[in-house]
Amino acid sequence: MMPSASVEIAFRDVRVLAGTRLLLSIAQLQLTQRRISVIGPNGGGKSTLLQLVNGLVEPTEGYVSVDGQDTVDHGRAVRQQAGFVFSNPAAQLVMPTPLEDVELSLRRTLRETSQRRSAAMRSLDELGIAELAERSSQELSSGQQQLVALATVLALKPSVLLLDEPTTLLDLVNAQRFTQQVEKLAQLHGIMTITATHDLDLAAQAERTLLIHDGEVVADGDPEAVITTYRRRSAV
Ligand SMILES: Nc1ncnc2c1ncn2[C@@H]1O[C@H](COP(=O)(O)OP(=O)(O)OP(=O)(O)O)[C@@H](O)[C@H]1O
Repeated sequence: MMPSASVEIAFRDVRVLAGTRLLLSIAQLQLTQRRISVIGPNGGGKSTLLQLVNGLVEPTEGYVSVDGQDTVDHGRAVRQQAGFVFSNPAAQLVMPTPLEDVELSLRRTLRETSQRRSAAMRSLDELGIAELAERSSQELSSGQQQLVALATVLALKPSVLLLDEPTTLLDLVNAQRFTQQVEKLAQLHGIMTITATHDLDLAAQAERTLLIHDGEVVADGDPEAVITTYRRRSAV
């Protein structure tokens, strides 16, 4: 049986402003489905929504919580629970080798060097990239780098994975490989995934899809219906 995510993400009376400009407004939203996708035009607010969930962006007004923990008051705990993967893996990898990057991500949770090393190796191994552990990160392909970025996040055993256009820079084969790995491990460990994407085939695989336009959720529900709405609205 497929484990369901046991996390609840809640938005209440949320507004995000940059100066006087309203970037996102969500009065009420509860997310509990294991696999959620977020679609919509450029600049609509998808990244802002994802970043609110782990406190990378703080609401100007209102509250966002992960399992009842406010993302501002409990930022560190929330970030440990909700891991973030960006489009550009190079931005997420700062150490010379994959192994060191995963160890770095574990520095707060595992104090002992040997424990950190074996946990980091397990994480790389789970993604099928153990042989890359001591290679130069700079010399890896984008597809390999994105798997390493994923390993740094999964090593912390998150209950939520926020994926912000994670396959945009990858070719078809690497994009599929990445998506399959995410799905396999998310299912295995019961991790909720929230994926912002322009890839509507990928978005369609979710259980629930949100369409964000001009800072508002304009459609929410069954992926097929929401994608149809998006296509209609975007028709030129
Ligand atoms: N720190 C910031 N200060 C000011 N404006 C910002 C900031 N961050 C984002 N924005 C603006 O907020 C709006 C929403 O941006 P966001 O990146 O969330 O959209 P998006 O739907 O993810 O877009 P894309 O599909 O292009 O990635 C955009 O108009 C963007 O220019």
